[in-house]
Amino acid sequence: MSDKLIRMMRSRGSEPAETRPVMLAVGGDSGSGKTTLARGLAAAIGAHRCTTIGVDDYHRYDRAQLRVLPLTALSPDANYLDIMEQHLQMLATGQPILKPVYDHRTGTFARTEYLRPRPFVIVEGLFPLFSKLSRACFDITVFLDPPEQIRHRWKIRRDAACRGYTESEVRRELARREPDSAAYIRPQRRFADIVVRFAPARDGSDPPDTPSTAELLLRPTVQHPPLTHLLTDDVGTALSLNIIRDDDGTPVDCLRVHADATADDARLLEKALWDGVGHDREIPRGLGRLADGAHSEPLAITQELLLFHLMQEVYQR
Ligand SMILES: Nc1ncnc2c1ncn2[C@@H]1O[C@H](COP(=O)(O)OP(=O)(O)OP(=O)(O)O)[C@@H](O)[C@H]1O
Ligand SMILES: O=C(CO)[C@H](O)[C@H](O)COP(=O)(O)O
Repeated sequence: MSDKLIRMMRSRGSEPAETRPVMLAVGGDSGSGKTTLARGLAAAIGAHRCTTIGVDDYHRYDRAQLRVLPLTALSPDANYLDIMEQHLQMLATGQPILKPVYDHRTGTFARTEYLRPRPFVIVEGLFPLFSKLSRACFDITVFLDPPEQIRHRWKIRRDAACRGYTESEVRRELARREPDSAAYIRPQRRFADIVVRFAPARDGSDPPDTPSTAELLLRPTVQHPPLTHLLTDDVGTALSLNIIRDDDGTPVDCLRVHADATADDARLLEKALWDGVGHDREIPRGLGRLADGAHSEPLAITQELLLFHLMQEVYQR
C-alpha cells in the first residue's frame, strides 16, 4: 500500500471512524523517555481503550547476534522495517496483527503476540517516523529530544538497572551507535508535529538528570490548542509561549515550562486544554510519573498536551 493510499483510507469518510484507531507516534533515540511518556498517557486513557506497542519488537537480530555483527540496533538493516510498516498500516485501519516480541531483560525474542487495536494506539520506538509510509499511519507524531548528556545518563542508569549491562558496556555502545544515531534517528525529528526537549532548570538548580523544564515545539502540521490568551511571550515567566526559528528557519510556536512553574500554573494550562476538548471530560490524574515514582511537572504538561490532541482527534471525526 502506498502512503497516499493509507492516508486516503484513514481520511474522513472512507473508513468508518470507529474502525480507525487514533494513532500516536512517539519517536526518539534510546533512553530519551519514550516509554515513560507513553506509559503515563496509556494509564490516563485507560488500559481498556489503549494499545501501546514498542517497535523495538521489529529488531532483526537478538543481542548476542548484534554483538558480533558490524551493525547497531539503530541501523535500518538491523530491523524489519517493512514488516513494521505493514503492521502499522493494519493497526491504522483497525486490523489485528501477530507481532514479534523482543525482551529487553534477556536480549532475546519471545513468543509472538496477537494484538487487536483498541481505540487509541501508541507506537513508540526508534523508527516510527522513519519512512513516508509509516508516517502516513499516524494522526499525531512526537519526537523526544533531550540534550545528549541527559539521554546518556538516563540510558546508562536504565540499561544497568534493567537490561543486564554494565555502565562501561553502555558507554561503549553509545559511542558505537553515534554514527547511526546521526544518520537514522535524529533526522526523524523534522517529521514530528511536536518536538519535546526536557532540560535542566535555567538556573542549574536541580540535579542534572532530573530535568525540570520542557520546551515544546508546536509545529503547524496539526491544530494546537489556542494558548495565546493564557500565556505571555515573556520567557522570564514560569510558562510562556513564544515564536522561535525551527531547524529550517521557519517560525514556530514554542511552549516553555520552567522549573518554577507551580502546580497552580500547570492547573491553569490543564484547564484551558481540557476546556478545549469539551467540558464533560474529567481531567486525568497521575500524569508526570517517572519510573522511580517521582513526579515531573514538565512531563505531566507534555502528556496533557498530547491527550488534548488525542481527544481532539476523536471529537473531530
Ligand atoms: N521526563 C523524564 N524526566 C526524568 N527522567 C526521565 C524522563 N523520561 C525518562 N527518564 C529516565 O530515563 C530512563 C529511560 O527512559 P525510557 O525507558 O522512557 O526511555 P526510552 O526512550 O523508552 O528508551 P528505549 O528506547 O531504550 O527503550 C527512565 O528509566 C528514567 O529514569
Ligand atoms: O536502542 C534500544 C532501544 O530500546 C535498545 O538498545 C535496542 O532495542 C536493543 O535492545 P537491548 O539493548 O535490550 O538488547
